[in-house]
Amino acid sequence: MDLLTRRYTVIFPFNSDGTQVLLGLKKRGMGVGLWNGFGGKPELGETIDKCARRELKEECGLEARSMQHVGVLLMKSTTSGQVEVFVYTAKDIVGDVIESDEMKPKWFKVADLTYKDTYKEAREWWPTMLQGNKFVARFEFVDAAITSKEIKHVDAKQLALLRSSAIGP
Ligand SMILES: CNc1ncnc2c1ncn2[C@@H]1O[C@H](COP(=O)(O)OP(=O)(O)OP(=O)(O)O)[C@@H](O)[C@H]1O
Repeated sequence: MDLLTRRYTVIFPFNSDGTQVLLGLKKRGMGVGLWNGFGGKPELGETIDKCARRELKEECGLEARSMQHVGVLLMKSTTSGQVEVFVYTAKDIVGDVIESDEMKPKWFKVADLTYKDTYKEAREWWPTMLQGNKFVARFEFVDAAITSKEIKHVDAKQLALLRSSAIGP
């Protein structure tokens, strides 16, 4: 990662039997009008794990009793530069779902996801995540078009290495 890479987290909560995923409709800023997991930028000195937990609570009211780091997205775009997104899932959650200033949450059946009104690349990597695989995905964009993509399955150790390089102070 260089200084110009922007780092984000995104976390996807699931119901207890894993058949439904909670998505949020972004109400403002980046990705407005699109369904996505919950997340955002780490605060100064915050680990990405803590960021993922905090954003989940702030944006939809849920707390993750446990969560799994399942992937990393590496995006390069002619319009918005480089982005690195750490992807988490949470299958053991507590609390009541609430709407926040940023997100309008809604449960979706995993089997019925249409990818309508999601980020363009979501349909490329969400299936890998939804099948329970760990991955690193790279996308390149020229303007809004995907010009290159690669999705690699990785193991927990490889992800831990990527995560440890992003932990910061
Ligand atoms: C490019 N491909 C991507 N695919 C999937 N998710 C992506 C993403 N890039 C960023 N993310 C997510 O996008 C939101 C931006 O966060 P954003 O609202 O800017 O950050 P944060 O919540 O810190 O904002 P405030 O500064 O508090 O408004 C946040 O949901 C984060 O999870």
